[in-house]
Amino acid sequence: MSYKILEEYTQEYTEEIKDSYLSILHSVGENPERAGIVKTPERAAKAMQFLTQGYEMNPKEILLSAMFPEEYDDMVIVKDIELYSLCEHHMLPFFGKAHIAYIPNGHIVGLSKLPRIVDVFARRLQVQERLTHDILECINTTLEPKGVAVVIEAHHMCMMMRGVQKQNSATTTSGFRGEFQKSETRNEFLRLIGK
Ligand SMILES: Nc1nc2c(ncn2[C@@H]2O[C@H](COP(=O)(O)OP(=O)(O)OP(=O)(O)O)[C@@H](O)[C@H]2O)c(=O)[nH]1
Ligand SMILES: [Zn+2]
Repeated sequence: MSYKILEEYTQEYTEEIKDSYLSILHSVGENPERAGIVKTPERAAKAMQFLTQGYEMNPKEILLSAMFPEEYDDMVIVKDIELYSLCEHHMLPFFGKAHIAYIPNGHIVGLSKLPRIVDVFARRLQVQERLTHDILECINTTLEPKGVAVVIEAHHMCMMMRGVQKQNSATTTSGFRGEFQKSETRNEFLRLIGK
């Protein structure tokens, strides 16, 4: 299946990324021949392929693979979906939770597919704002629900480990389409996710 978690790595990419990490090890003053890190360029190359596997995946296909006709037309919420992504500015992690809601319009979607598409978009170089809209638009244009809402709360390592070095700040982004543009519906969603 196109959305299977990456278990096999492309030899060509592994070799290419490995060479780049070898060069980074040299540049930071490490000895790449040292026993402890002799395999590090290869490990890091595989880790980087894992963390960016979203480029190879088709999120619309994932949703389309499990859409079922159903008359339920109240709110469906999947909250507290953990996510790990890489900021496109520093290639350092940002991590947190996504909360997704939609109001079906003749079709429901397999619940697991929502966290799956979060992972597809998170496993690319991202900014939190675009990640939020990517998820929102994917659901809106594929499922064509009566409404969709996405809230992401995240911590950015580039603001913690370096730069401004703030340990307790969190960033919240949100997007609302359709029925969620009405304050009553939006407030019900925010109340149900505990905001
Ligand atoms: N809007 C947005 N900004 C982000 C995100 N992730 C990281 N950034 C910011 O991207 C900005 C890049 O700013 P620059 O001034 O070019 O980079 P920098 O000199 O490393 O900035 P500092 O982090 O302030 O040291 C920083 O302000 C980061 O905090 C994100 O998801 N969304
Ligand atoms: Zn950053």
